[in-house]
Amino acid sequence: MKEQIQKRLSDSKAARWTALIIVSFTMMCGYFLTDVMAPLENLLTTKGKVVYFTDNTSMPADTLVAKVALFAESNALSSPDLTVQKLEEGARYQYIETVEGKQETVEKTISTVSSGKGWSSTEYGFFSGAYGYINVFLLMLFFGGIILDKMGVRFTGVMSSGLMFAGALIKWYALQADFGDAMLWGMNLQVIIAALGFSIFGMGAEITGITVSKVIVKWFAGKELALAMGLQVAMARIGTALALAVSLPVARMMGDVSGSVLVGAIALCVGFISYLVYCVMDRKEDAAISAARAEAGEAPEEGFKLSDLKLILCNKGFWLITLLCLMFYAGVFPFLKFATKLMIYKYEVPESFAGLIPALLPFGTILLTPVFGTLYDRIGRGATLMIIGSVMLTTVHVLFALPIMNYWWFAVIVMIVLGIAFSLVPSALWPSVPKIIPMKQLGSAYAIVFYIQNIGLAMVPTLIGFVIDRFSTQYNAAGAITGYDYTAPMVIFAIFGLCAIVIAGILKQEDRRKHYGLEESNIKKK
Ligand SMILES: NCCCC[C@H](NC(=O)[C@@H](N)CCCCN)C(=O)O
Repeated sequence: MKEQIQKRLSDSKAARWTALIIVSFTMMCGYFLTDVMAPLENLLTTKGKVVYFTDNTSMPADTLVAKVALFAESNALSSPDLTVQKLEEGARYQYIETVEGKQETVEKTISTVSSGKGWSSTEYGFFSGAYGYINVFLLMLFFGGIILDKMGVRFTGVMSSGLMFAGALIKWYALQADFGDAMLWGMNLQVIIAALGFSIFGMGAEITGITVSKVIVKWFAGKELALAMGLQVAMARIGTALALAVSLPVARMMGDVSGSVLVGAIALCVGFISYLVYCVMDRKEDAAISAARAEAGEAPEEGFKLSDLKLILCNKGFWLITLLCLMFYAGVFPFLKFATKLMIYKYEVPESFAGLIPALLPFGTILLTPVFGTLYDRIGRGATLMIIGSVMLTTVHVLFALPIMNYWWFAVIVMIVLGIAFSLVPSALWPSVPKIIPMKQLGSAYAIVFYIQNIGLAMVPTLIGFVIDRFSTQYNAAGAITGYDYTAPMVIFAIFGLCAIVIAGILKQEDRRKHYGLEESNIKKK
């Protein structure tokens, strides 16, 4: 009987993996909403309606109307079926297109029509960066870490997953409402309100992120820690991959970009409920821990003190991991926000398929992150894995920057390499933090890492959106946009990769001097 009381729930394999799946599901819903707008960049930055044809090409409705009118005029057409200006599913249109220097009459059938929002690239960049604004400028992520260490994973997780849901609803409201030409701070009011919702969501998502990390360490320390973290990240990537793959079809089906956000908000509601289920398990685990401690005559674990922050902040290894995280992630997540449009304009992929190529990145990591996590658990070499991943990231961005090999298959190969890098670094980086920082300071430590990382997640999309508007957008004589040259933004991403290589190298040296154990395996032999 005594033994039964002492047994922690986490000692049961089934219980700890169940806990992992539940909290990872909540996080996965958060990742879905985070990236749900990325494939919609082209739609968001087009004014008025956009028509999608059955051959998977698309065009702003105004352009189509003008082309069809010109065609009808020059051919004196009277067939109503081909000239009537009705933009709806099944309608057929004819117009003249120049193909390889020759003028050809094309006939197209509309499959769906969606509303563009007419945002500029700067507005889109501002909105995408909003994920990190409250975290960074109001220091909420920093306070979130302290709340986590003081109040525990149940209170913090319920609060943060509730915030994700609330933020998603605000974002959805902003996107489906019509604000006319109302402006605020030089930007469309819709952009500002959607960004506010995304900021509140981002605060919730990041605090949920550190909470889930602490939950995993609580249940898996000394066991399959890196594998568990890898699986959590893999499930999160399913959220990202789904967002990239289904967001545009959903927006097309529902006729507006807000449709995809609504789907994300519903998922988050389910994620919130699933975290409540985890809370029941967590309560039992805590009861078992307290009973075991009381029985062993141990005093309850000392709570987190503010002075503990000093210990974290004075640790050089901790800072190296944090800076590596900043640089590496600045080269990946913000890149994903612009990757779909890069595929359309640099690699000439039809818009309907363009989101699928960046979606390969998270899909690849779903399998690879747990594989590399297991590798780290068993053979170690964490710092080396981080160096290799950073080198791959840099190479990929250099290849995207160069004006060569503008073929879709090349983009696919490069994206797969990025997927490997994006599995290597996270599967080694996150399980390395508990090797440097003790458990009771872990919430705050993860919060600081996330905080610094969020500076990149907030500022880099804003910077890239500005750079695209300023240096990459190409116009014709009439001032209409004709294309984009992605060299400048991709060079910026490559610089982040270069910084990551240098920092990972220094971290490996520091590990050798301080014996953090980054190159050692995680599983303790009994
Ligand atoms: N145990 C920690 C896992 C962190 C996974 C990591 N997530 C983040 O870094 C988040 N702070 C940012 C997520 C941004 C958008 N989805 C990851 O690799 O996803």
